[in-house]
Amino acid sequence: MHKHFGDVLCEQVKLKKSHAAIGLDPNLDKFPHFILDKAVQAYGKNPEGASFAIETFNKLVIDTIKNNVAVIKLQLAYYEVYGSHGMKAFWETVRYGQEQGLIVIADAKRGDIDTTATAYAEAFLGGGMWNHSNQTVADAITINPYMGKDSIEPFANVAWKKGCGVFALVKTSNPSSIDFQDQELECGSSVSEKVSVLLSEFGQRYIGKEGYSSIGAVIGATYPDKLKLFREKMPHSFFLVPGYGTQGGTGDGVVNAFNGDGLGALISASRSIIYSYIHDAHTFLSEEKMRLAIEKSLAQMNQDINAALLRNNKLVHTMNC
Ligand SMILES: O=C(O)c1cc(=O)[nH]c(=O)n1[C@@H]1O[C@H](COP(=O)(O)O)[C@@H](O)[C@H]1O
Repeated sequence: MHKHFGDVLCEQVKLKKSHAAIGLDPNLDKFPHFILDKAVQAYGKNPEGASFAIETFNKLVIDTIKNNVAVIKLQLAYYEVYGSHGMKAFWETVRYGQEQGLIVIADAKRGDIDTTATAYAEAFLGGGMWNHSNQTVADAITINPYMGKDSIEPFANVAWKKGCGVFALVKTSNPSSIDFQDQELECGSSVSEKVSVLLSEFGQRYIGKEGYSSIGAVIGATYPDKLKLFREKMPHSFFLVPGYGTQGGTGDGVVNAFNGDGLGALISASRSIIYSYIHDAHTFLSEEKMRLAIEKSLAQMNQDINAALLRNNKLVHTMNC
């Protein structure tokens, strides 16, 4: 049977009792020395060494978090910076994450039109025409919809065919998102509201049995009032909510991103989880200490979000804090 991204997401979130999406944004400057030393010894200080270090780091993080989270998000820039070696680490991480039962979002923020958009969608979700059917592809992609409807449709089509998802930027977490996204149009609504209406209408075609569309929206955790506004405007859209932790987002602040059913939002954090060991002197950090720090910060994040949902009568009934 054709899998539906929104349904799979709901199922996995309930299973893992976690609304978190952990960002694997590998930055060698922050890696522990026990990983860097091994990489330099084996390959030298070059893109191949970087790729090895990233794969080793990511697999360790995945092994540490896999039982307590449903989703990981890989930001492409951190992999692309090491060229083909970086992309090897990217795809190896996607493969390993899925093998460990995780849903993988390729945070590519792609945006283009027509056949070019289709090619981008195929690159991350489809595998292209001449690829093997067992080629690794991501489960979802982030896109930039600000080129209009024809920049969304090709991604939606490929995603739908493959049972994958799309998260389109609506109101981003960064301070400068006010510059364009909050601008008021003549009709009285903001640019981002206009985008949300388009996405919402578009997403109607792809709603699953849990009531969520495979076309979701990115709304930053740093704007709790906007989360409330867009939740009302987009009841069937799953939100990807980045900006929790390092950027200032909190459990109480993201409650508005959820529907009354206690679902509908994935709260995303990268640095505050995967580099949570940095408070310790990480030069002498052991693998065990690294795992413990990551485990603890994820447990705190899950607890913070679930407790906030419970206070607001929005905790999915199958979940306990
Ligand atoms: O699409 C995203 O994931 C995204 C959208 C947005 O509005 N803000 C935002 O920070 N992100 C991404 O979310 C992650 C945030 O990382 P931390 O601030 O370390 O949790 C990075 O990968 C960003 O590229």
